[in-house]
Amino acid sequence: MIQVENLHHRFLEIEYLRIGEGHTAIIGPNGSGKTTFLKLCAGIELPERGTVTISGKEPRAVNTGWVGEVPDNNLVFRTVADEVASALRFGRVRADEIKPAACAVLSEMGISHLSSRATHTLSGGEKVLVACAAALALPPEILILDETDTHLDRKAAENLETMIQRRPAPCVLQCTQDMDTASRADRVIYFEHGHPRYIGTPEETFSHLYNTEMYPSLWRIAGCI
Ligand SMILES: Nc1ncnc2c1ncn2[C@@H]1O[C@H](COP(=O)(O)OP(=O)(O)OP(=O)(O)O)[C@@H](O)[C@H]1O
Repeated sequence: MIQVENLHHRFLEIEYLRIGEGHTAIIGPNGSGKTTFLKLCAGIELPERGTVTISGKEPRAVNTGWVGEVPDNNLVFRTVADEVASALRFGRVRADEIKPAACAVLSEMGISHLSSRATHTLSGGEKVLVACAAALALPPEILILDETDTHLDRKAAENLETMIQRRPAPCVLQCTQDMDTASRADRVIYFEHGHPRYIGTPEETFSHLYNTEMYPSLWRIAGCI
């Protein structure tokens, strides 16, 4: 469970916010504070005032899987196999268990064929999938995905969604500009001007956005049939 209290950071202001377990979609216009909020939950940035806790702990004390929105910034090692194996090594997994565990997570993400590739030769979407595999190598307490679906084709995006539905972490925060994806989350938080303006089930949150371009297109089509 994520709890935010009296938070101020740059232009983000959150008096109180509680996010339970499951899949939470974070939506909102450009510049509304979504990425800043995710970085505070990951401990990548620290609040100027107030607190963020995850299951009662500071974000930096939590095993977090982070996949940011710029594919090139997510990968640091030479090959795909190294990238995933390194995540396991940092987690102090036994040496003889690293290779099988890396193979298993690459297979689960449907990217075993990329294992020996140099990371700098991958496409943007492939980099995202490898970053997801590295983020999931050690089961995280919280998985944070910042507009990762932007770079994926439909099949890869579906693989990612299937992976999320398998509950890879107790808490998944996914910032997305795809409202149909958001409509399938357990809850949706709509950010506006640095505030979480609407929070609720997809039905609750999107009921406030019916007359906007944020309303899921599949729901609009279903409503016309
Ligand atoms: N390092 C920084 N220094 C100053 N302002 C920043 C910095 N990073 C972000 N901002 C500003 O903070 C605001 C929120 O940015 P943020 O990246 O959180 O928005 P966002 O909702 O994720 O936007 P987008 O959908 O465009 O990715 C924006 O106005 C942005 O310009």
